[in-house]
Amino acid sequence: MDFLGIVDIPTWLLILVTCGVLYVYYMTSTHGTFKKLGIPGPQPLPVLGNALYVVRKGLFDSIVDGYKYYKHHKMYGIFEGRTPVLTVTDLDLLKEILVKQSNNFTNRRQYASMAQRYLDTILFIVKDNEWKQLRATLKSSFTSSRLKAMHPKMAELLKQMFDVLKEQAKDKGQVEISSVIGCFCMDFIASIGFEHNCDSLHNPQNDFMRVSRNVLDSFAERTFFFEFFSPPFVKPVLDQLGINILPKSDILFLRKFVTKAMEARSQRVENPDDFLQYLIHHCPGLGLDKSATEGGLTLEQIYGSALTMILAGYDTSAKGFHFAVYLLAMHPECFSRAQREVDEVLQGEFPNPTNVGQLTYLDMCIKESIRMYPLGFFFERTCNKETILQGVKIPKDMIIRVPVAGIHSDPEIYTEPFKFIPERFADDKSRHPMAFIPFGAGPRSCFGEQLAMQMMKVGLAAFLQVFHMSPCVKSVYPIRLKPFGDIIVDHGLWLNLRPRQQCPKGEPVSHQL
Ligand code: HEM
Repeated sequence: MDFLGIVDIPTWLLILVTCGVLYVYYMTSTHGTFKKLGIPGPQPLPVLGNALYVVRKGLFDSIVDGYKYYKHHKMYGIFEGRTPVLTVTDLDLLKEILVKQSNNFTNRRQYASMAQRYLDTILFIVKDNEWKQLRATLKSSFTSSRLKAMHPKMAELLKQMFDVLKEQAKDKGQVEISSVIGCFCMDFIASIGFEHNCDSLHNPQNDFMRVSRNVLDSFAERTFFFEFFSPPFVKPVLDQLGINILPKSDILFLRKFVTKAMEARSQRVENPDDFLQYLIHHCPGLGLDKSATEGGLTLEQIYGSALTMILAGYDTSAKGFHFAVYLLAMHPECFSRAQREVDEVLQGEFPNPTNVGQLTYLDMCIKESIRMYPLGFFFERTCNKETILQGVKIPKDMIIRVPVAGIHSDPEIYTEPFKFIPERFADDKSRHPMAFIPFGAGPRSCFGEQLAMQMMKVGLAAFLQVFHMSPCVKSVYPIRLKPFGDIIVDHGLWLNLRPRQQCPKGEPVSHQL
C-alpha cells in the first residue's frame, strides 16, 4: 500500500501497526480515572498499568507494601493493565463497604476468561439476587449439628494421616507435612461432600486429586496474566479458542464426577447425609423432595455448588492446617504450651467439635497463624451503584480491593507483626472489627468458616496429642512464598516428627510406633 505517496508499506504491516496503536490506546485510556477522582496511587505505565511493580515484588508483598505506603490516605488506586482497582486501607471505610453499605457492594469481579459458562453458578462468582438466593439455600448445609455429624469421618481420616506420617518419620524423623495434610483434607472434603473415597493419603496421584489440583494451580498461575493484559473483548475470543484461566477438560471431569454420583444415588434406597445429598434435596428439578421447591436449586447450581466444595474447601483448609502445624513446630515454647493445654484439658480424650472449644491457647495459635498467612490475602467487591464514601465518589463497577495481608501486618495493630505471638489474641475485644479478617467480613464472608475452623482445631489438637514436633535441618523459616497466585509456599514444609510415648486414650494413638 502506498502511504502518503512516499513509501510502499505492505497492507499487513499497516493493519498490524494500526491494531497495535489501538491496543495501546485502549489499554491506556482508563489511566486517568483515579486522578479525576482525586485518589492517590502509583503512576501507571502505558498498557501495563502497575503490573511491573507486582511482577518485581510478588502479589502478596505488593499488597503489604501498598497498604503501608498509602495507609494514611485511606485508599489508593492501581491499574491492572487498563482495569482500575481501588484498594481501601481505612478500617472504618472497609466496615462501611463490607458491612454497613454491603448492599451497594454485593458482588465480586467477574472473570470473563474463566470457562465462565461452566462456573457461573459458583457461590463465589454469582451476582446480586442469584447470590442472595443461593447463599440462603446453602446456609444450613454447615449447621453445627451437620458439622458434628462429620466428625467420625474426620477422626478416621486423621488416624490414617497419622499412620502415614509415622511411616514417613520412621527413618530420620524428617517429614514434609504440606503434601500429607493436603491429602488428608482432600479425602475429608471428598468424603463429606460426595461420600467419595479417593484415598489420596495412600494414592496421592488419584484422578480426583490430580484434576482438582490442576484446576487450582491453573487459576493461581494464570489469573494475573489474563486479568492484566487481555482486554475484556478479547476474553470471550480466548474462551472460544479454549484458552482459559481454568482447564476446561478438568472442569468437565469434575462435572462428570458429580453427574455419576447423582445417577448412582437415584438407584439407591438409602443415601448418605452428605453435601451432595443436601444439594439434591434442595433441587426440585430432580423431583426428590417436593418440600424443597421454595428457593430451590437448579441442576446447574448443583454443579456449581459441588465445584465450590471441591475448589474452595480443600486447598484453603489444607493450607490453614499446615501453616498452623509448621508455625508451632518452629516455635518450641508455643508448641509446648499448646501441647500442655491439649493434655490437661482433653485428658487423653480424642478432640471433637465440642471439647476443642475449651482449648483457648490452641485457638489463639490458629488465629495467629491465619493472621500471618491469610489464605485470602486480599479479596474484592465491586460497586453496584455510585456511592459516596467519606466525600469520595466511588463510581459504579469500580473494583474495591481489601488488602488483608497489609492490615494483618500493620505494626500499629500488631506489634512485631512478622513474629508468631499467639498471645496477642488473648484480648480480641480491643481490636477494630476489620483488623482481623482472614475469612472476610459482612454478608459475603467465607461460607466455610465453621467447617474450616473445626478441621483446623480438631486436626491440630489431635496432632499435638500424637506427635512431638520441632525444626529439622531442612526446615526453612521464615516461610518463603511464591510471588504469584495464591498463598503458596516456595519450599517444602519439613519438620521433625516424633510419635509421643505417652498415648492419649483416644482413637489414633493405638497406632503409635
Ligand atoms: C482456612 C480456611 C479458609 C479461609 C482462610 C477462607 C477464606 C475466605 C475468604 C477470605 C473469602 C472471601 C470473603 C469475603 O469476600 O468477604 C472466602 C469466601 C468463600 N469461602 Fe472460604 N476460606 C476457607 C475455607 C473455606 C471452606 C472449607 C469452604 C467451603 C467448604 C469455603 C468456601 C467459601 C465460599 C463459597 C466463599 C464465597 C462466599 C460468598 O461469596 O458468598 N472456604 N473464604
